[in-house]
Amino acid sequence: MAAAVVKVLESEAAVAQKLCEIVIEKANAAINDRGVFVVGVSGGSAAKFLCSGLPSATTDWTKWRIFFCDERYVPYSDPECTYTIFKDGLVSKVPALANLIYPINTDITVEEAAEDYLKKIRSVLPGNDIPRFDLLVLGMGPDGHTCSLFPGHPLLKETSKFVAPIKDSPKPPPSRVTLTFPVINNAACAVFASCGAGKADILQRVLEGGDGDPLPAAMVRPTDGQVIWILDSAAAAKLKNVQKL
Ligand SMILES: O=C1O[C@H](COP(=O)(O)O)[C@@H](O)[C@H](O)[C@H]1O
Repeated sequence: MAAAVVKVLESEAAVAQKLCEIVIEKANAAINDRGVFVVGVSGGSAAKFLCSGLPSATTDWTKWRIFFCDERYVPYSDPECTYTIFKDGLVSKVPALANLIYPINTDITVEEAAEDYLKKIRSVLPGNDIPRFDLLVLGMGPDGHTCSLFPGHPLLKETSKFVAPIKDSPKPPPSRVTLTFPVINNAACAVFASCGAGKADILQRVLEGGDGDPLPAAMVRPTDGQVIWILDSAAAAKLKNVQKL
């Protein structure tokens, strides 16, 4: 397991640009190697960063397969729906992606939606093994959560479900669908983008440790892959020991 790579940049705009550069680099490498790029994307600031830079990128979009690392179980018309954020911010500008982005089904129960989502992932990554994404683009909340995996929640220990429902998310909306750690830690690469002074304390705990159980974002440690953190200087302000590139 490789140590996390931490990149610190001056501004949020620079973080967004670097994130998009890394995603395109990984995409084009995967397409060259295997003819397909399977990526998981997140909501919140990660969605904003990706939609700001990806539409103008040079890549073979027909080879992309886009899933959600987590999704809020809300109608597509709800502004909290991450799928709709990507539909408006990316797919509307890159029509080739229209059928290559995989939303959760909100016409069924959240439990059924999680099972159905694994089937969608299996349609692209077949077999019975743990699905291996080329890249997961992750965010971290100010409590240290990532995907819809929250501190102290039993889902942190989930090993049998690769995609799980959650109905008691401490951050609204309460019902969501999320990848679990077996899948997250089987990815070839996980990249976080975090900005702002509001994340500085929790980043220090995630990246430099502390007392108690590890926070969810600190549990992202792919067994055969890498973790990259892209931070702005405000978010990185309290890091003392981490080597910053
Ligand atoms: O609720 C969520 O929050 C996290 C973190 O969002 P951020 O805006 O603080 O970066 C996000 O990664 C996740 O996808 C989302 O459902």
